[in-house]
Amino acid sequence: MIHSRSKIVILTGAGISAESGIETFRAEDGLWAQHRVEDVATPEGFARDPKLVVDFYNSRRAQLPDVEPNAAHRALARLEAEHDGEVIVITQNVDDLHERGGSQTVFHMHGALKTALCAACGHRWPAPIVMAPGDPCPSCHAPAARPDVVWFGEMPYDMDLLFRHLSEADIFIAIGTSGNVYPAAGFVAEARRAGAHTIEFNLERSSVGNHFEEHRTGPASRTVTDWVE
Ligand SMILES: CC(C)NC(=O)[C@H](Cc1c[nH]c2ccccc12)NC(=O)[C@H](CCCC/N=C(/NCCC(=O)O)S[C@H]1O[C@H](COP(=O)(O)OP(=O)(O)OC[C@H]2O[C@@H](n3cnc4c(N)ncnc43)[C@H](O)[C@@H]2O)[C@@H](O)[C@H]1O)NC(=O)OCc1ccccc1
Repeated sequence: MIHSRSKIVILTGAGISAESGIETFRAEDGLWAQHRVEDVATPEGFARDPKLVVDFYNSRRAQLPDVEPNAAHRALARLEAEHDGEVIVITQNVDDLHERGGSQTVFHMHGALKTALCAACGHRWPAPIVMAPGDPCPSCHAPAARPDVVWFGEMPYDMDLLFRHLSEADIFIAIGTSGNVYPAAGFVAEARRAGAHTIEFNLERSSVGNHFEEHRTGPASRTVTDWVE
């Protein structure tokens, strides 16, 4: 299936970071069990209570120094280093574990905790550990700092580029994602349309599991490492 110059496009979700100690969203004690999505991950929630939202992301950003990339992150970095063809990681995760695991080509389609975004001019800068609502933008000085994450109802980042990569994929794999959030959940169908071979890595079948030709069931740290070896 994998010939030396295959283009491999990889979509990851919260499940790839679970074994590093970062909660997933839909687990019993997951993030969405502790917080109402509407309150912390929508533009309306931010307008209603910016402090609640900024503190939600401050707490997740403060956790990053206490967690490490796991074997699945490192295996993807090895694949990118050793494979002759293109290896593209598209992540829904806002953590920095792919980069710390050694991956070079990573698209954060839902944003990143480590950067701040100016809602007025679009400027980005390294996020302070503790961001406060109304922090001034270092470029336009407007009091318009916000977390650099894509909230529900907002357009994910780099969509045109991502659809191009999907249309060129020879192999499409999804790791640790439940397939409930769009447009990411629709990527497997896009890749299949382009003729890619599709593999799902998860503890269980996702909501779009029937779109995948192959399933590798188990913890990503083992299944991804075995697949890359
Ligand atoms: C809930 C859902 C119904 N709603 C949506 O999808 C909405 C609306 C919508 C759009 N199109 C639709 C079509 C149909 C229905 C609804 C929609 N989508 C949007 O609003 C998106 C924006 C969505 C982004 C929201 N922001 C996030 N994150 C950033 C913030 C933050 O992080 O706080 S979403 C956030 O939740 C999602 C969580 O999902 P997962 O990562 O999969 O995590 P989950 O916990 O669910 O699952 C973990 C999985 O791992 C597995 N696992 C666990 N441990 C392991 C392990 N150890 N090993 C392996 N696997 C493991 C588990 O079994 C499980 O399967 C991720 O995307 C994550 O980024 N914007 C948009 O559509 O704009 C317009 C548009 C339209 C077309 C084209 C372009 C634009």
